[in-house]
Amino acid sequence: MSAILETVGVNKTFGAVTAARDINVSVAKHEIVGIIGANGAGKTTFVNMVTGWLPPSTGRIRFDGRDITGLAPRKITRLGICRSFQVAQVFMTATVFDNLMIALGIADAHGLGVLLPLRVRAREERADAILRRYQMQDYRDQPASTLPQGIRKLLDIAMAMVAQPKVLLLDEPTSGISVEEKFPLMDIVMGALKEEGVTVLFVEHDMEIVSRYVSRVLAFYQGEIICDAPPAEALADPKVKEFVIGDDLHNQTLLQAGALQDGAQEVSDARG
Ligand SMILES: Nc1ncnc2c1ncn2[C@@H]1O[C@H](COP(=O)(O)OP(=O)(O)OP(=O)(O)O)[C@@H](O)[C@H]1O
Repeated sequence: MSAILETVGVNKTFGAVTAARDINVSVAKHEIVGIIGANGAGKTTFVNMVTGWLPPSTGRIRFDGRDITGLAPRKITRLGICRSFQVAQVFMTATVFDNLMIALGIADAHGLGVLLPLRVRAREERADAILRRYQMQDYRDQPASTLPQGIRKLLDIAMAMVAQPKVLLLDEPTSGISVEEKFPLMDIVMGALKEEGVTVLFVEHDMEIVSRYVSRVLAFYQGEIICDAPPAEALADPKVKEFVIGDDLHNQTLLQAGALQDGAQEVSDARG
């Protein structure tokens, strides 16, 4: 499979701090990649560099056959890399439907994807189709401020997808979501993203989510990638156990109970 996103020898320093050290990653189209690491490991720096929020100190970043190193975030978004943040970036007083209409209007104005020739009626139809794909029809006319946290996240991700990006970066899609909500939410998100055929990279601290939904794990520690492997392998890696999973008591308990290896093994088996 051809690479859609590639980083070559990427480094980032902030004064004496090295936040990214020799990052070499090649992501194929349609991969679902989990980015893990303890606090301060360099995950956000990596995401910021790929999305143009931070220029690398050295190294190159390529997207879809083009060098995007140092391009402005807006330019990178227009080329087809979108991102969604840990805290949902929605218009709180607007309804779910109107939030989508605003996002579609912005995408139209910027000439993103195939949306340019669409007029309002067509835009409304598209907004309703998005509501169905992300299973938010019941919330259509509700202001975003009144939504359950999980639905607000769904809306945020759906809005990021309006521009029909080729690559989507998500920052902890399940943070702030209850244990009961997290799997149903991720089933909807991942089902919809798979239908859209987008390549996904997401930062995640919850190893149950990682083991269930990703095809590949990038584990960061002190600015370096210490493991790049399928989830079953990555979550069993001694360095990952020591420097990533060992950092989180909840994950450690799951690991000891065998839940992570089992979950990761199931994912790995299912993917052959
Ligand atoms: N703008 C900045 N100025 C100075 N140091 C920074 C800056 N941004 C990040 N760092 C440092 O770079 C290192 C990596 O930080 P980064 O935010 O990428 O980690 P992270 O893995 O995303 O952590 P978290 O899970 O807490 O968000 C840390 O030591 C951090 O303090």
